[in-house]
Amino acid sequence: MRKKIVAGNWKMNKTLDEAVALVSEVSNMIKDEVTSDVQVVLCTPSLYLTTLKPYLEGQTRIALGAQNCHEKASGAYTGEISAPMLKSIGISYVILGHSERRQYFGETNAQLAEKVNIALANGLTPIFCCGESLEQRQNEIHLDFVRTQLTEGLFHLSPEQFANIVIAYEPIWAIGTGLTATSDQAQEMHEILRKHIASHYGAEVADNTTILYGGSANEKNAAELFAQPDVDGGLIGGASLKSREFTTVVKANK
Ligand SMILES: O=C[C@H](O)COP(=O)(O)O
Repeated sequence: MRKKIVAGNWKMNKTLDEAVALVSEVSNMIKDEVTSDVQVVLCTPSLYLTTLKPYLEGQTRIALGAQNCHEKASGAYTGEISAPMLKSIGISYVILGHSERRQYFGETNAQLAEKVNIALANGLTPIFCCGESLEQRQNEIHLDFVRTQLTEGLFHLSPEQFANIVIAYEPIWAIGTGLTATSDQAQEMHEILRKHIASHYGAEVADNTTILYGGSANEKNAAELFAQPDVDGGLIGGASLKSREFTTVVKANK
């Protein structure tokens, strides 16, 4: 049985006081209201991870994650954060290949393959993002484009390594735009990705791979998206910045 996950990607938002308040509120709400075995991951700005950790003490359902890491273990890379650093502060997840990183920081599939390697070598679970632009969808090349992102970013891994990967499908045209993929569009792509994984790793690995949907998912549409057979949860941006809305999204992943 694959894991159900709802991850919040806070992106570059919140001051420290706001971050502490949000984590505390989410932690209390999840403790009181969530009975299912859904795994919650809060990908806050890396700067706050160490401070936030004690606020989740004893909270088994919520893990902390980073939003990126560098592909090298250490060295002269001013401003960067490495996988060993994240490991050293007890972080379990890292988002890799978010479309904003690909777009604004020029991250390539080859570079992401290296980031995936170093994340896994340090015991981090990568949340590997993929997704097409509106133009690619309109030109009907979106299926091939997203399949290639997986092939080039992940398919060098052994089946044992791949078992530690979480995929997040995020159509770029749906991110922060209020334009959500319909549940049918999400299901179509998730099913295609699962088949693509099966073609390389076999049906058992594919069946056990958690595939999240991201892109304007919120308290109104989450239940329908998560009800799709190949949608195992969400990577939530804007709606993860408000405790009540985020908890409602988490509760929708039954
Ligand atoms: O990582 C999260 C996604 O980019 C989705 O962001 P959004 O929910 O604000 O559209």
